[in-house]
Amino acid sequence: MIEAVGLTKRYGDKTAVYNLSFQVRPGAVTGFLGPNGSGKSTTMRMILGLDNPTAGNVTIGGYPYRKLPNAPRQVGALLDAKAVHGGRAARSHLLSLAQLSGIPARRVDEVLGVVGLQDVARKRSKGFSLGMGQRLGIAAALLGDPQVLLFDEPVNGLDPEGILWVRNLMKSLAAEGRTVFVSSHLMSEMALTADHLIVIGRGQLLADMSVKDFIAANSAGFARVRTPDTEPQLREKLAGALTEAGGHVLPEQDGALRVTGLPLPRISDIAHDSDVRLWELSPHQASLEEAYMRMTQGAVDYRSTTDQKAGLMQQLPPGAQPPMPVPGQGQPGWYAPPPPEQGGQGPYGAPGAPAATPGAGVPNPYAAQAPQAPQPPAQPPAAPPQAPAQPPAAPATASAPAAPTKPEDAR
Ligand SMILES: Nc1ncnc2c1ncn2[C@@H]1O[C@H](COP(=O)(O)OP(=O)(O)OP(=O)(O)O)[C@@H](O)[C@H]1O
Repeated sequence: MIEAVGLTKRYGDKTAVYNLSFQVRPGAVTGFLGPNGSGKSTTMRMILGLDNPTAGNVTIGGYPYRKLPNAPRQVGALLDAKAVHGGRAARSHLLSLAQLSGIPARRVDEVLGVVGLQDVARKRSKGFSLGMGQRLGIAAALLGDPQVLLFDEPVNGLDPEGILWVRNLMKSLAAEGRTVFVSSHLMSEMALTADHLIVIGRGQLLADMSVKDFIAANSAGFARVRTPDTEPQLREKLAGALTEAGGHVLPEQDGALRVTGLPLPRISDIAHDSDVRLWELSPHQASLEEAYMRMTQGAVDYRSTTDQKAGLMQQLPPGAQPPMPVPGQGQPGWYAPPPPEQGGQGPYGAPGAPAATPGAGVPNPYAAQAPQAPQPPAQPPAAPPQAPAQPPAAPATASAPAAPTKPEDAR
């Protein structure tokens, strides 16, 4: 088991990780999610003893990594697949790691087979594709047949077949009773791979719960309502009536309305009473990806501006409605459920408060810096404003770590 208690890391005046406490248990894949720069890699480096916490501590099986007896046999890690001597053949690279840790040479051939690199084992890794490099990094992590495995973005650069392979590998390692901790930006992939989730934003815990509970707590149902395209005034009339009845109404990009807080029969009755014909009234479930986006939107460090494509905009056909900016995001086409205080609790209502987490009570030192989405104007602007949260020049990738991050260095 991995256990972090009050883990904090500061680089100068930059707080990368703040007061993070969680446990990663054996027998399950635990997904470690967060936007770019949220502190995932920093946390993994502290788990592996490659960075010292400013405060708090983290242990594996009760020991800090550096005090772990025979660490390379107990913990395997993929942190940076590119951190390999490119002039060395894949097999030589693994052999040198094996020799350093007293692992027999036959294990090298075993792991080359597991990751599917046996045919290129004698080729230099500098000729490897991104996906092959990831496989080599995963082979290095598996070398000591460890009980605890950490993977930082293992599907990076993999094709769909490779992604499926990693997914199945993680699951089978967990099914063997191992502790598997996998970081990713991709909620959709984690929803398929992980049993449990730890979600961080700006270095702090946002959620620590099973994927099932995360879905139940954060994935809201909603109704899609569509009025005749030919009569745009009916859409506005219905939106007003639904809002008056306590519903929360958001525009969909195709001109439909997304309604939360009112059950379908009630929406139908309100439309009937308002003398508005409907072309569509259907139940929907917001995706987990949307729920994750909503949960982390205040904790995103790097946000792109909307590409206005001003010269490329086509004229709307007569009668068609332009997409309206969505409250809370200011960008058309973004469909996260509304914030809890705005949504209702009915069958199509938004969920309650974001699920309670062990770190939920900790004040967010970054809260004041979180970007505030612009409120939509009464009339939709031709090009909704979207201020960047950070200067666009800011890199989306982590700074080079002070400590080595090669898989072999983790051992
Ligand atoms: N050695 C360092 N010196 C200074 N700042 C650092 C260092 N390492 C990380 N940081 C900063 O700490 C924050 C967290 O970075 P980290 O790489 O842990 O995030 P991440 O969640 O892994 O991001 P990504 O998903 O983009 O890899 C970032 O703002 C990053 O710039």
